[in-house]
Amino acid sequence: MKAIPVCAAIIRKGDRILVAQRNHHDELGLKWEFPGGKLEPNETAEECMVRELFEEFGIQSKVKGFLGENTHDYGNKKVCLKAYFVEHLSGEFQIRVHQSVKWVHYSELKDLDWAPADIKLVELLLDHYGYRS
Ligand SMILES: Nc1nc2c([nH]c(=O)n2[C@H]2C[C@H](O)[C@@H](COP(=O)(O)OP(=O)(O)OP(=O)(O)O)O2)c(=O)[nH]1
Repeated sequence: MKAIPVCAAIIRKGDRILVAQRNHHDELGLKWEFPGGKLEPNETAEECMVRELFEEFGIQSKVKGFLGENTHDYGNKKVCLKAYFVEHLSGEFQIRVHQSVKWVHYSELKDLDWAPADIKLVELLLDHYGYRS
């Protein structure tokens, strides 16, 4: 099974990271994720990130770097989740598709009920910032 490429944004404010809860109507409903979505044909990961963050929150943003990726087999589909560091440039966050969003301190990231594909990325992120719980 070919993995579907999905871009996920890591947006930091001080010691907190923006996390989003998937809508209860959607697959993986109420699980926490990094905002983003599927790469469209002929789109770069950077374009995908900027587009998704505008669709989901109405904000302007810029990709600053790449954290890493994790491929996860959900059984019915395989997802290759690629995490990018993204800077929020302008615009107030409007919650357009998610159930809710919140800014979570590094020390509390591991306590969330994550979409399974995200767990390894959260570990990678904590390593990246040198945060040990
Ligand atoms: N955006 C995002 N998706 C994730 C994460 N972790 C994870 O397993 N996924 C999965 C859920 C979905 O199967 C897929 C992304 O699909 P999506 O429904 O959010 O993206 P989309 O808006 O482009 O999709 P669509 O409804 O237009 O088909 O990746 C994550 O951290 N962020």
